[in-house]
Amino acid sequence: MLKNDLFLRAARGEATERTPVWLMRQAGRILPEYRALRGRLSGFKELVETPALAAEVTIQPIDALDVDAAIIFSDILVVPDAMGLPYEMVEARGPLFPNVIKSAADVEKLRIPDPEEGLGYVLEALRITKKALNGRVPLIGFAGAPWTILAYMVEGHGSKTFSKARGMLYREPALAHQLLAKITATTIAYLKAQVAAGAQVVQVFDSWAGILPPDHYREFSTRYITEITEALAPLVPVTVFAKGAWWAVEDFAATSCRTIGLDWNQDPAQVRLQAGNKTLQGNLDPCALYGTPEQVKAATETMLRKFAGGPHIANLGHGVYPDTNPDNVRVFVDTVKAWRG
Ligand SMILES: Cc1c2[nH]c(c1CCC(=O)O)Cc1[nH]c(c(CCC(=O)O)c1C)Cc1[nH]c(c(CCC(=O)O)c1C)Cc1[nH]c(c(C)c1CCC(=O)O)C2
Repeated sequence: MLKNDLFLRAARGEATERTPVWLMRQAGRILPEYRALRGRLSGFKELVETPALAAEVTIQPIDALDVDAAIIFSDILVVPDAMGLPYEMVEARGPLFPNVIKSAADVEKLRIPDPEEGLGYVLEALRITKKALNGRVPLIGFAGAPWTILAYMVEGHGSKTFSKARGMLYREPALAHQLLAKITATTIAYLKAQVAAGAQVVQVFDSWAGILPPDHYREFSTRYITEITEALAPLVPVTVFAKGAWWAVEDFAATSCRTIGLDWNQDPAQVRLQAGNKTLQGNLDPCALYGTPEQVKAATETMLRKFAGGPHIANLGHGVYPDTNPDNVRVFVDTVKAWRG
């Protein structure tokens, strides 16, 4: 039994007494208790791959920020790792893949792992977290969208342009589809296993959606996200967050996803008109949290007003930036909680 099920009800499209609130990347470097724990370990991967520690870090923002949902502490890059393409997390630089996908033979070699074997550590972290939460708030599972995962597997690291990955879509579309199909199959099995392990909502992150032209996006991303939502929607509400893909809202509205995430470039009122009865999530600019507490409160209220007229889950328009003052995050959370729109 959940003591606070506001987020889950909003994610199902049901009416709630107030707007629920959580933040993408709430479990992480904004919290001193995260940095303290992280500092004692060999690296990011040790934290991700040690279920008891991942569970501890998942619960930190519930205690520190009093948000209405927990998101399991992990990374989208555990999926390529389990498929046979390991990543490293380089301090202050970000992810790096020592090997990348270049050819049909490389795609051929990738596994579609049994989630309990290849990703058992995430599932165990979910089970521990679920138990430790003891019904305080719902638990969110997640995965990257196949396009964003392909982008890292082909590029090998973060990039402004992801030109190798985007180049593949033009040069070798059939190979890209083979890779996307394998990632999709892995992701569906993985998300289903997350639900079996305790995830009550799942979110698909398409962080690099906005760098594709809309036609390519439909061909190489929406298609696979739709497969994932069709497979998961009978089990739990599904949220799709495709950063920068303002032109994809109507396509997502036609899928069985329940919630559409907005980045800060999108206009909630306009998305409301395009999104039918979907729940909307977002979309305060993460930089709004650099203001004074009064400015944070005003910006949050302005944002809340724009989402009037349908179910809303308050969040930022992308992950919280690591140098954000947690006190301002509290102002954001408390402002949402006090709001009666
Ligand atoms: C693109 C992407 C990644 N990972 C993720 C995405 C999609 C969301 C988005 O667009 O931000 C998803 C993610 N990564 C992490 C979470 C944890 C749960 C939460 O949201 O609180 C989630 C949901 C932890 C993390 N993932 C990472 C950290 C920081 C590393 C550290 O603590 O050492 C954390 C807390 C590392 C990471 N992981 C990734 C990058 C590019 C980086 C380096 C940049 C950075 O440092 O933020 C890949």
